[in-house]
Amino acid sequence: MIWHLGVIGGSGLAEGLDLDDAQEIAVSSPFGTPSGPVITGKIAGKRVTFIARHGKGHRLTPSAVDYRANIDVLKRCGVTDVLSLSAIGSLAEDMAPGHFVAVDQFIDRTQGRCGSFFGEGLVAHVSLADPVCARLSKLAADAAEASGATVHRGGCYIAIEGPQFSTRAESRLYRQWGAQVIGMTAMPEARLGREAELPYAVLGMVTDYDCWRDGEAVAASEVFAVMKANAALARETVRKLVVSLPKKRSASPVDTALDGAIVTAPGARDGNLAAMLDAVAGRVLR
Ligand SMILES: CSC[C@H]1O[C@H](OP(=O)(O)O)[C@H](O)[C@@H]1O
Ligand SMILES: Nc1ncnc2[nH]cnc12
Repeated sequence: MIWHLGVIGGSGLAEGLDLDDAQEIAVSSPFGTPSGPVITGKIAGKRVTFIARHGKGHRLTPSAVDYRANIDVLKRCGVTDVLSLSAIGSLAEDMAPGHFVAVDQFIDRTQGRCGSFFGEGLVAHVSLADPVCARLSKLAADAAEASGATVHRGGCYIAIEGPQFSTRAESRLYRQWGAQVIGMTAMPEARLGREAELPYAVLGMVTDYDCWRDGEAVAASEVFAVMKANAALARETVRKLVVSLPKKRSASPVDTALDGAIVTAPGARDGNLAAMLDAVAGRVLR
């Protein structure tokens, strides 16, 4: 198998990546409408496909993003791995604004989002014990470092529903829970990536200290200002990451995440849902 990196660009990264032969492609999903145009192109001859998470001009709130449609269209495009670039708040003194964090764990406090491709008539339970692909995360961290970023390897990300930022009491509680960074989007994206058998990693860019420090409070304008200052570094990181990929992609354990995960007996399966899952779960449903 060869590498085909999917990149989901978050706040401040809606403009996309520097791709050779970039073109917009029409891909639709039975799960809904992706956030915006799907742009595919190449870096150093290797295919990369990009979606802006909040759409062109940042139209979508974190709650309104159709995470299933985004992951499903990336899968349909033949993406093999997904890197999320996200703005994050820091809940840890040493993770300062401007730093990058290669996230490795999540606490999910989102509410009411569609967190699974599966459902009534086709039930699946995948493992999320290690929700991030260690290989992709390391490659991304190495590339960020090589681009000049200060990188923290590992960090627990708490996903909140938003769109409001947290209260001070919440921010302090999340620190007690062991969360080190905070955002509004990596869940259910990470869950869905796993169900779609796509190794997933989050490279978070710290934009603020949230509001746990005395007297400080985050503002959206601050997040965008830091992201604007870091956008070139993020693009260079993706370029270096893709350049560093070996020609051939060896197997990842996530490639077979659905093995043994579907528990609904063949005779009890919902045919319509099975048809919608042709890209996500076709490997095991065919
Ligand atoms: C614009 S401030 C809050 C916003 O920024 C982050 O977005 P993303 O993860 O897509 O970079 C955060 O999760 C919120 O959605
Ligand atoms: N403090 C914060 N809380 C939630 N999402 C964020 N994205 C960037 N900073 C954030």
